[in-house]
Amino acid sequence: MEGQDLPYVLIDHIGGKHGVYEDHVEFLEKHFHLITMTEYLENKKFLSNKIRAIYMWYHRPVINEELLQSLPNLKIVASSGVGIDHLDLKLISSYGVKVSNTPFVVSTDTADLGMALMLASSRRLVEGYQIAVSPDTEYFPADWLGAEVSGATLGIVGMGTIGYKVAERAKAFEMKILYHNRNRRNKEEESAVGAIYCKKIDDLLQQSDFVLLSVNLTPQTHKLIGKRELELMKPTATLINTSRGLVVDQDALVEALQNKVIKAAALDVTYPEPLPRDHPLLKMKNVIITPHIGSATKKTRRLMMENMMESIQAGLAGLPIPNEVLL
Ligand SMILES: O=CC(=O)O
Repeated sequence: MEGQDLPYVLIDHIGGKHGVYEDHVEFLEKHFHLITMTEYLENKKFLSNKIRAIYMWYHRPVINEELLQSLPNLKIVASSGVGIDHLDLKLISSYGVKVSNTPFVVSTDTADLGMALMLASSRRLVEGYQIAVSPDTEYFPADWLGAEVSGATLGIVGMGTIGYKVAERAKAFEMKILYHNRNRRNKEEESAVGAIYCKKIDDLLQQSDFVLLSVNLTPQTHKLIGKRELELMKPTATLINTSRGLVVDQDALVEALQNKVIKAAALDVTYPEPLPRDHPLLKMKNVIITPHIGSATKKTRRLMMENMMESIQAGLAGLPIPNEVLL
């Protein structure tokens, strides 16, 4: 396709904190005429009829009614990652616009991170590192005993693609695996990883040494883990969250950690992100926090970009859209 015939695709911006990665731009520009939000706003009259797709990299640009109204030829919003809680699907589809995400390419890395958080928390890696690099060269290993992962019971809340990959990894650690999900997995899938279904989340919470959250954020999962659920957990248990901060009632979590209702937490997600610097979770030795890095590897981010490109191309050609998000 000639440069001027390439479809116009709106992005937020390139580079910096939340922009489209600079090293993805060359590839994208082979297929699309990229228009940044600033360019769009400066030349709205000319561009609004031309833009046919939005490439939404990590929730940007924000899509609201005003933007949708101003883009009469918009056909598709390709959103990066798996979560879609930042999108008003009803609103977007009321404009006849389709939506896609990239669920399958992020699952391996996110499952790996879940395991990393579980191991780091149980074996106190962050505290251990701080001791190892501190000026005090006297180690007292008896003060740094952790809890074993191998052989422990892992409760996975949300057995989608990510949850299942966590189970595959946990099987190699000889863990007992419980799971809770809206729909039960079939017998073959359960026995391949040795996972036991808990119809009631309470059963899983009561029995698990590690509870790992891998659910989408929806009205049903909003603050799914609150005071009551934390109180059901063992006092020796650890909560791991790789989904969305709002799946947990964070104030209740702080209280539970302070009062030793549960032992520890390992969180890749919080609300807000990042937390204010004086937030109590940042001061607790039994809490590990990472900056929402579930899918943050070079390869996966590249695959996400390629997925998004393919979805836009399919959407504009009127073909079935890979990873279309249906209402
Ligand atoms: O948070 C990351 C994702 O939704 O993939």
